Amino acid sequence: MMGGVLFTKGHGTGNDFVIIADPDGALELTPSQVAALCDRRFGIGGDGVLRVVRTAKDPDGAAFAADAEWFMDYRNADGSIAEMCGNGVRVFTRYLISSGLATPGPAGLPVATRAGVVVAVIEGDLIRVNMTTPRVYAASTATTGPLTFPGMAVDCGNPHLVCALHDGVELSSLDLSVAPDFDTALFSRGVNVEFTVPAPPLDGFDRHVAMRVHERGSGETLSCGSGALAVGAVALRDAGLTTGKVAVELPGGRLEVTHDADDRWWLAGPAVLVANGEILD
Ligand SMILES: N[C@@H](CCC[C@H](N)C(=O)O)C(=O)O
Repeated sequence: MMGGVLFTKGHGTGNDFVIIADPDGALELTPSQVAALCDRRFGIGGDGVLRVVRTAKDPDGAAFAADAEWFMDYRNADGSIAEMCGNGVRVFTRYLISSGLATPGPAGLPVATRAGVVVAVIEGDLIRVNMTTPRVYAASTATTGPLTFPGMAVDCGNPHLVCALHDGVELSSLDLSVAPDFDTALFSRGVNVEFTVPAPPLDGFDRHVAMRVHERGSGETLSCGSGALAVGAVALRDAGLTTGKVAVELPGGRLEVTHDADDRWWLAGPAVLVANGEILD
């Protein structure tokens, strides 16, 4: 089926991906192939697949060909397509550079996604990405088990619902093995749901927040970059800050969200490649 195809495994704060280079867009990657690759017992295992394809060689990437050479074709673990993956962009960038497919320019490396072109800047172990602007646009709720939490809908290119826990409910007490219920009229394409609690003040940051996430198409993951961006946007908005820096603690590590004076939104965190291999069948 995919025998002979080479892959790389990588992660960003524990949000892990199977990376497949398909520079000329020759692979027909079906949802069931993606689900098989991401299966943690019968496959390689991952929260998603990053297909590395030239913008000009992919129907969804072609519109961005003038601004970026490479298109991140991101798929969730269940085979569904998503518009954006913040951790994925960093891992994708790390892969492009380490495989010699791209070299960042002085302003960074542009990467096309279904949500638009973002620019990644390499800073040693960290990669900082100038993301598309998050839009906080509606109040809603999420229900997990017996508990319902109010939240804010945030569009980061992909859909998010950021819910603050209340009444002393602890993050660790949530059962996110089951997808939270949400307003399917508001989120007709599904939603990634972030649950947050404040964390102790941290030097160098305007806000410090801990979160867990249930991702559309992948279930609970150790980290979600676009989710952290959504959480950062809500934290700054709730604090009445038009610029600022938010540290977001996730089960897989820390991500940093910055809204700068030039109205750019940055997501920064590690991106690690862990293995190369070959698919056998
Ligand atoms: N983990 C990602 C988000 C991946 C896509 C998401 N599950 C969706 O369907 O929108 C991230 O780091 O942003």
